[in-house]
Amino acid sequence: MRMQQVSKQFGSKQVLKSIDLDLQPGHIVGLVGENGAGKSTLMKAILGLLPINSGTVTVFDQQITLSRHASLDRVGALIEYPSIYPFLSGRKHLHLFAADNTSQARVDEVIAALDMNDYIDRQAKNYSLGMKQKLGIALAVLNQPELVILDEPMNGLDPKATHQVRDLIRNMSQNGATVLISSHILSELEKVIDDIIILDQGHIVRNEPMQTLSNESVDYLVLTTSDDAAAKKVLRDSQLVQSDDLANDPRVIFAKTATDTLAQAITQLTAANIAIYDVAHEHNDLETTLLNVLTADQTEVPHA
Ligand SMILES: Nc1ncnc2c1ncn2[C@@H]1O[C@H](COP(=O)(O)OP(=O)(O)OP(=O)(O)O)[C@@H](O)[C@H]1O
Repeated sequence: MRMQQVSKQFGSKQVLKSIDLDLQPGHIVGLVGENGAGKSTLMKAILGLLPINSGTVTVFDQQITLSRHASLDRVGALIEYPSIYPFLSGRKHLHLFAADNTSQARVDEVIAALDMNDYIDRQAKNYSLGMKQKLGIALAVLNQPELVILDEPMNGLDPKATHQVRDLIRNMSQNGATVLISSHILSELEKVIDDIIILDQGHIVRNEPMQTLSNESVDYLVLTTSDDAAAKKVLRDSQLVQSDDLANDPRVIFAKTATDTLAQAITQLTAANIAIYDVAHEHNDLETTLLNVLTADQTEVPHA
């Protein structure tokens, strides 16, 4: 999938601004950004579900327009809420959406993968939010698409279902599918994605391997001592640690800037007759790292 210089405006509001994007085949790519950043709009643009103002979207070497989208046969998607026929069972939905070459075994496999056997023959109008969501995901992956686009697939799912969806996504990717997935549940997203795209104010501000962003997270050491106030003073005076770290947290906490930071801190504290009862390692989660990226972007010179 390739987007070139894609812009989208709703009235006077510019939602996507000259977006260039290539998805690497077989990769699981996370799309994140604040509410209203344009994630759903970007996904809809890929699927030809809305007219774009300029630029091109190409899926499997075919340009997508509102009227020309044959290559979307190779794409599976769940955008916003799944469309459900209330009086049909989940199984009927799957049969209705199954492509000619999708076997009964594949239908059963998807039902089992998402643990839907208990209710798959009940009318969908009686499904809970999470059951409907799982049916929507099942429909998106049923025909083994080569590109899967999932907008907030973890919405309303319990931890077991979230785990099953993660496994399903990994499985699709291992079989060669490219997956684009948006989510606000960053702790879940980071467990499954290879690459991350951060959208802010209509621009892609990051598009990189997840590992690159993870490497930006800072490791912290948190000490429990016999006298935390005295420990803070010793560490501040030693200039071994940034005094900012110590000032901003009631605990004895500091960034691990070098492999021997901890050893030196222990030596200093021991020399000052302060006992160390515990050392804990903490690190910024994806949420904090993402907030830092967005804050940095929003305080820079405004984008054109
Ligand atoms: N059909 C529409 N008509 C007018 N404005 C729209 C339409 N669809 C989206 N927008 C606006 O475009 C912007 C981006 O919306 P979009 O749904 O793409 O954001 P999002 O990143 O998916 O947000 P969220 O995380 O809240 O789902 C918002 O300001 C929204 O109000």
